[in-house]
Amino acid sequence: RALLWEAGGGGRAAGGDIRLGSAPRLALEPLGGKREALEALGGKREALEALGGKREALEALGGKREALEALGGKREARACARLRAAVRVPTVSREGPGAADEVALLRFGRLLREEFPAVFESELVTHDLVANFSHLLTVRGADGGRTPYMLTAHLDVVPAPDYGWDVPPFSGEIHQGYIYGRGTIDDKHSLMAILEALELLLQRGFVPQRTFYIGIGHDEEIGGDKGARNIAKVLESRGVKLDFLLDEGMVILDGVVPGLQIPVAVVGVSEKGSLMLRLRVRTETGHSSMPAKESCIGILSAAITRLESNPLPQQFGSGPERALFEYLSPQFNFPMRVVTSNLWLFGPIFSWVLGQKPTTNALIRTTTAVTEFHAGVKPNVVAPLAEATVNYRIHPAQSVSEVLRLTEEIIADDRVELEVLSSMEPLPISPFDESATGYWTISKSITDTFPDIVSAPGLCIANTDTRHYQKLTSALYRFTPVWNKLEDIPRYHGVNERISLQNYKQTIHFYFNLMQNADQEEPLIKHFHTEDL
Ligand SMILES: CCCCCCCC/C=C\CCCCCCCC(=O)NCC(=O)O
Ligand SMILES: [Zn+2]
Ligand SMILES: [Zn+2]
Repeated sequence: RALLWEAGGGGRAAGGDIRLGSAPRLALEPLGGKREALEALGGKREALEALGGKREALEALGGKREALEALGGKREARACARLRAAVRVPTVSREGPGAADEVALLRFGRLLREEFPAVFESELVTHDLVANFSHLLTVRGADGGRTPYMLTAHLDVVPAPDYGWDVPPFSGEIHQGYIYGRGTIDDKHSLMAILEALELLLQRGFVPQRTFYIGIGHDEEIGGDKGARNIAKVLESRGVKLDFLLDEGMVILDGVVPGLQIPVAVVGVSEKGSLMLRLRVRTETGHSSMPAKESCIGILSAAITRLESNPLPQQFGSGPERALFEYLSPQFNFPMRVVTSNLWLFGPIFSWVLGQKPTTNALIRTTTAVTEFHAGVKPNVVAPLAEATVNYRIHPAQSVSEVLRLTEEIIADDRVELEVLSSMEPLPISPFDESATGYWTISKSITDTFPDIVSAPGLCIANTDTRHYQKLTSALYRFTPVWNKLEDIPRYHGVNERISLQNYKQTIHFYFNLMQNADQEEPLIKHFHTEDL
């Protein structure tokens, strides 16, 4: 597996035969082009010209391992440099009209075209610019009779104030083996890794059997209404149906699930709904020397306190979280194994345990997050208006209308106006049974990349662009192979977002494996492993 990265590889044709070139040109191609090969060889043009093929070249370099390491280091460095360059373009999405940084979005599009020439110049690939800043790539497969699949990612990021970061958030600096910066785990890592994998495969002469699409949205962090929604419309207008779609979402969890002894890759087979609610209280304004008994600030604060101290009821067992724990049951330590294999009995106590930590609590109930509060105009003026935003993430067992009703009941104060800013029902559960080819293709690609972990279907607790693609397929999955320990979870939308160099390599390997596994008629058949290269 590591040799994929380190070797630069031998060419591999679609049929799977390894072609180690016997002519200088063929030796250069697997190394990613003449310039790269010459650089890696230390500029020894004559030496290279004198060599008749890869084997001789490697021998001349003093042994296979050293040669491979030298060449691999180069490729690795370039991929990391490309991710760092992507981070340095501040493609920040902000709420409100005209809030997109169009210069950054255009710059990012140029960066993609420059950094992935094999992708953008390939005869197999068609590039559509959608809604000015989003991208749809169609990679034409040799077998037009097979149902295509799709990989999606987004190029925008949430804002990142400098405060609290160890390095500036848009610097892409490497620090202690990690690339730091906004987007390194949400979601430029997956976008860039998908293109790295495709670039590598195309350089090796790979021709996919089935067509696949790569959709890159530019406004996922504010709902995807321009990017993903229009990418989906383009595909719908072309009559496309997908076998499955894979987007960002859940991740690898290491030490996050209490009692689970090995890391688990959770593939989101459903996604929570969302409700953004504006709470508003208006009161009479005036001189602060003669205040009324209650202020709009006090009234709204009391309402918020009631919401926070009355979490919505737990729903453990009525969503896909139950399947997750049943799948994982054999991997739990002794007491937890008994608990998770007898959820009919221990369900209530287990759900209480899950409810104690924010990460696991998010699995079992509709969560309530008060994210914004604005009030007041001047220290000596009674505030006329107080406003807050509450963001609910809705468990699949509940609906938007039920959450609204419960909110009104909990607040129980007519002076607090409620305005729905946006809402989305929870998404249906995608198939993960034995015949779910998409799910098993993803699962196999996880195992191929990470042999020592388990994968399991679960609930995606955040939202993704997948909602826009529902007309194209009912097999929507949410996963990127970011390795998270408990202390890493706050990095999402938080400070010091980062990915290790090793984990970024693995992310590329994952998509490299996936693009090949997706071609297998029977996804459980072993494909060409990267260590064979
Ligand atoms: C047994 C399983 C325990 C589950 C613990 C959940 C831990 C979740 C860890 C990471 C979640 C990462 C989410 C990344 C996707 C982010 C997508 C996003 O930001 N979308 C926008 C939005 O939701 O607002
Ligand atoms: Zn994201
Ligand atoms: Zn995000």
